[in-house]
Amino acid sequence: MLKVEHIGIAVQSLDVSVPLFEKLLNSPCYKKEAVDSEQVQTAFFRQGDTKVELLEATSESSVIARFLEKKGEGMHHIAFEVTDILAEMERLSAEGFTLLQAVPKRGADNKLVCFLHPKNTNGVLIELCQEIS
Ligand SMILES: CC[C@@H](C(=O)O)C(=O)SCCNC(=O)CCNC(=O)[C@H](O)C(C)(C)COP(=O)(O)OP(=O)(O)OC[C@H]1O[C@@H](n2cnc3c(N)ncnc32)[C@H](O)[C@@H]1OP(=O)(O)O
Ligand SMILES: [Co+2]
Repeated sequence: MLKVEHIGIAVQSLDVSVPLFEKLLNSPCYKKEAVDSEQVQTAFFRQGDTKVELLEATSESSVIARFLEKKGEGMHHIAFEVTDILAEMERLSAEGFTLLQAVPKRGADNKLVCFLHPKNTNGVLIELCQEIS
C-alpha cells in the first residue's frame, strides 16, 4: 500500500461540517461529489499528501445513515492508496481478510475502491483505492 489516501468521516450535515473543517484545516473544500451507489454526498479537503473525506447520507438506507444512528458522527474509515487494486484484493483475501466486494466499484474523486470488513481489522473499516487513469 502506498499511503493513506483519505480519512472518511461520517457527518450529519455537510452544510454544517464543511465550514467547520474549512476553519479547522485552514483549507477550502476543493470538491463535492455525490456517489449514488453508496447513497452519499462527499466533500474533500487536501491536507498535505492526504485528504479528508466528509460523508453525508443521502438516503435512510445508506451505510452512513446506519453508522450515524448507531455510533454518531465521527471517523468512519481509513482509505489506503494502492497501485493494483485487483492484486491487493487477491493478496488480502489470501491473508484471510474479508473483502466486502468481489470486484472493485467506482468511488469518489476518480477512484476504484474496495472495502475490508472491520471484524478482521481491529474494528477499523478499511478502503483500498486505486486512481483511475
Ligand atoms: C464515496 C465513495 C467511497 C470513496 O470513494 O471514498 C466511500 O468512502 S463510501 C463510504 C461508505 N460505504 C461503505 O462504508 C461501504 C462498506 N461498508 C459496508 O459495507 C458496511 O458499512 C459494513 C462495514 C459491512 C457494515 O454494514 P452492516 O453489517 O450492515 O452494518 P451494521 O451496522 O450491522 O454493523 C455490523 C458491525 O460492523 C460495525 N461497523 C459498521 N460500520 C463500521 C465502521 N465504519 N467502522 C467500524 N465498525 C463498523 C458495527 O458496529 C457492527 O459491529 P458489532 O456491533 O460489533 O457487530
Ligand atoms: Co472513502
